Amino acid sequence: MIPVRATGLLHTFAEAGVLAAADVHVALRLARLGGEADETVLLAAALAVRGVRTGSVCVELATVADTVAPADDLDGALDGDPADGELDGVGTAVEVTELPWPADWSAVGRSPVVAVGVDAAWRPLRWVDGLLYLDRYWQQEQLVRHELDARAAQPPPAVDLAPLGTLFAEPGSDRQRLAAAVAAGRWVSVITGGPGTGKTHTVARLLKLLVDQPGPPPRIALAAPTGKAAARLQESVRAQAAAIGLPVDLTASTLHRLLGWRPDSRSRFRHDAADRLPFDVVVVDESSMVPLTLMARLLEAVRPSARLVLVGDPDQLTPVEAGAVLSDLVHRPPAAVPPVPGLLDSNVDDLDDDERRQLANGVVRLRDSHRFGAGIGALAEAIRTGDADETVRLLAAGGALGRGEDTDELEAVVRSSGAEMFAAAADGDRVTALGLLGGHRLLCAHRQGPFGVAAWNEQLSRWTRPAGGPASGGWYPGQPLLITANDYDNQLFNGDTGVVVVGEDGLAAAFARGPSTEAIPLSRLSSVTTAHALTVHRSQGSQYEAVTVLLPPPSSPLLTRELLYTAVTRAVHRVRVVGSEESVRAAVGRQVVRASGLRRPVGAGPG
Ligand SMILES: Nc1ncnc2c1ncn2[C@@H]1O[C@H](COP(=O)(O)OP(=O)(O)OP(=O)(O)O)[C@@H](O)[C@H]1O
Repeated sequence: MIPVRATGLLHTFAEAGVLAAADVHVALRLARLGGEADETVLLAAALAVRGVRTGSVCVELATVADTVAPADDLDGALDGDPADGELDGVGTAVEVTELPWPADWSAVGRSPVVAVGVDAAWRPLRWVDGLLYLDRYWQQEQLVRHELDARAAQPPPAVDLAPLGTLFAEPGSDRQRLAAAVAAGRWVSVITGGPGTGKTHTVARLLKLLVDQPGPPPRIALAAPTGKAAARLQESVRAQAAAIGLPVDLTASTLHRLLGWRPDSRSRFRHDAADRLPFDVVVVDESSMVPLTLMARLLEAVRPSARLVLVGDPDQLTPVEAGAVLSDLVHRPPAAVPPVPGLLDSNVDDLDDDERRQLANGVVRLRDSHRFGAGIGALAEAIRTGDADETVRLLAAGGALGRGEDTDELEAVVRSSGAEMFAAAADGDRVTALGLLGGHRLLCAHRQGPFGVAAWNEQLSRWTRPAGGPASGGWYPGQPLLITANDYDNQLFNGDTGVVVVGEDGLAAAFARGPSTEAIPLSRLSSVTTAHALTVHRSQGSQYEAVTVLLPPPSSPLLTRELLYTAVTRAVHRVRVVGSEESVRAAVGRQVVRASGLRRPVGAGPG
């Protein structure tokens, strides 16, 4: 849909599918309010709006022509309103590089709607070092930068690291020990690593170290961006607690709940710079899912004298909202502040140059997976490092990995796990049925279309639905469920999964509640869908025994390295890719590009 009032460059770029209606509307409104009519400036403004819509906090005007792809729009739409047809508004007739891109953007620097450089007074847009921001995102990025730099400049917290030797005594724990030492010895630290590399193991021992220091025990907050991830963090920390003598009553909450969700605002919270969080240690898991706005709110709410430990895997898919802060923090230029003295003596001699630089910013990457087999670990590493040949070779080698273009194996797996699930659900055995949810999952890049979740959920339902059709209202025993919006009445959260079971009064939805289960009448659920298949975005933070990844054709812009990495690392024992070798190569070769100023030295000059 091309906005009616768009003319000139805006019209051309909207027609080509680069700009959506919303981008054009915001640019036109800014221009009207600021008295701007220059077409180049209008296009730049619309591209900045587009940037935010597709996950970037800013747009680099000099390179935008090479990095923009019309169908990028699909990415932002992944888990949005299902009414967003995936190809809505996307024209493909015109090659993006053939569009009339301005060769000279200097009009932007003279515009009354653009503040140029770091110190210029407020205007709706800001141009710094060639990056054009909507001012709100510039302010948030500056806040994150200032909060991080101010904390790095404070004298480090005093801590006795000696107990780390006992806490990390197992051979091969050197990096974990280093990560705990860095997190204990700095106000802000980042512990990264793929699934099963011991991030939670390290956090639990870090907490034990801090709890045992002289003085009153620290007040600890554990949080994650989603309810599901918070529940998993709490479960894993508690599972470790008894063995190392940590208090077993530690609870984890969502970041929104930690910060104090306010019904009157989506982006403001009860706790902020004026009313900081009352904690001495704040651990945030699955930080790769935290967008810039939420990270800014978190940093201003955490007391400067509290340790903030960000935990996550920066190689996973970036948040749907703007800003991939975890990945930016890992790639930030090293701080002038040296790492805490003595930390490098801890026998970690295999850090490469990049890792040593990152250490100066409090970043430690854990490498060895303690969870899944060597096959999946090697595959994840090949994808992460962009080695397409090795990825293809590993997928062809058999064993725990496989690739093919037919869906015969998928059908066999789904039919047999569906039968097991049906038997448990028909028996009203909630525990077994919920346990089986962790068995096999189909993961798709798209929501709609022939490679999308919607169509494949239908197909998998046909394979698993008991003969004779659905028992009642479309529901059937063993049907896996996904909650798609927070439901405070039922204490269910976006992303929670459950299963339809036979209950005392007919069919009900069973959900895990910590170690126990609860059955909720299906009529009480409003935002719920079938979950045989999930988008890879949705699967973040979950693990399954076996995963089938359905890849779209190589031309799909959703096919990225981050997508494939996230998908295969959801599996513990077995990964099967359904798709062509070309699709695998296209995915490994294409990285998500998210523009951000956090990866550069602080804005020194104007556009
Ligand atoms: N040094 C170690 N020695 C022995 N077992 C370990 C070690 N580190 C981790 N583990 C075990 O490996 C498993 C995975 O660890 P953990 O859950 O901490 O990983 P993670 O990185 O937090 O995973 P995820 O990203 O999936 O949350 C756990 O069972 C943990 O007890």
